[in-house]
Amino acid sequence: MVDHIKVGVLGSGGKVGQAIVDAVRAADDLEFTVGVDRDDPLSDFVDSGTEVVVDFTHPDVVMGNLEFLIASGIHAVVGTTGFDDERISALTTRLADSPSVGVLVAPNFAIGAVLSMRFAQQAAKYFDSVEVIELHHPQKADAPSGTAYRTARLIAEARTAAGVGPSPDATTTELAGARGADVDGVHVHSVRLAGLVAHQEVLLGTQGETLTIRHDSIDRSSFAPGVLLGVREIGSRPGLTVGLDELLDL
Ligand SMILES: NC(=O)C1=CN([C@@H]2O[C@H](COP(=O)(O)OP(=O)(O)OC[C@H]3O[C@@H](n4cnc5c(N)ncnc54)[C@H](OP(=O)(O)O)[C@@H]3O)[C@@H](O)[C@H]2O)C=CC1
Ligand SMILES: O=C(O)C1=N[C@H](C(=O)O)C[C@H](O)C1
Repeated sequence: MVDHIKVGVLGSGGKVGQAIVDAVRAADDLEFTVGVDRDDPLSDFVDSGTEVVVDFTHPDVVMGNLEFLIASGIHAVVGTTGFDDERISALTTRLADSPSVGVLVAPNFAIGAVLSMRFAQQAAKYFDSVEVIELHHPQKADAPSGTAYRTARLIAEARTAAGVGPSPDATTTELAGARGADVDGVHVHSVRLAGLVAHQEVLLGTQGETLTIRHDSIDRSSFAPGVLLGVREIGSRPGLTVGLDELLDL
């Protein structure tokens, strides 16, 4: 008999949380235990014997959630954004005290988004200019998106490693915000538009040519296969894993 992994969802009533609950319920090898939202106690996960919790909540609460889960010996697969260097470092330190627990943090669980980040990283050193445009639904809490933030950092790292200088830009006067946010020297522009889900373009340009790497999540079910892969893997990956690419054969 196959042992089902017992899976709970934090933020189960949210836009992505609902899609993840549906996906867990539909998977033959997983058992959905409990959904926890803002007013529910985190102890529901302990009481239900949950082994892995998927978190799609809010950047303001995710670190507190993780503290509870790690202290309770529950693995976590985290889609919630807001993981800067400080948070990654704090999480690494915290997990050192609970060596049997695994946490996966990924800014984007859609396979196309993961590939587009990798392609942008590969292309970055061959072009004079690169900018990132992310486009999302207007309910999104954070800007820039976690995906755009990581994409820009990967691009910046690749260009630095290759000895490529900053993108040329002769702008001397500008309205505040007109050139977007500066993430390690890469300009990132955030669009919020009714009707959108989650989209990103990396624009690269050099002499006589441009390359656009675009990804579109047109439905939140796009995040489910990556999340379920994380759920199946995280029990055998103690410590912190950052990025779904770590679990893929890219
Ligand atoms: N990594 C990835 O692939 C993806 C990441 N995301 C990220 O996931 C996060 C959630 O996105 P989305 O689903 O669109 O957002 P929603 O606002 O639709 O959902 C968040 C849910 O979390 C709930 N919540 C808020 N605070 C708590 C808390 N303290 N405890 C438990 N539940 C809480 C909210 O409740 P209430 O409504 O009452 O506030 C809501 O139901 C964002 O950070 C987003 O950027 C999104 C898509 C893909
Ligand atoms: O809030 C969203 O919707 C999304 N958030 C993640 C991000 O900030 O990158 C992933 C995806 O873009 C959808």
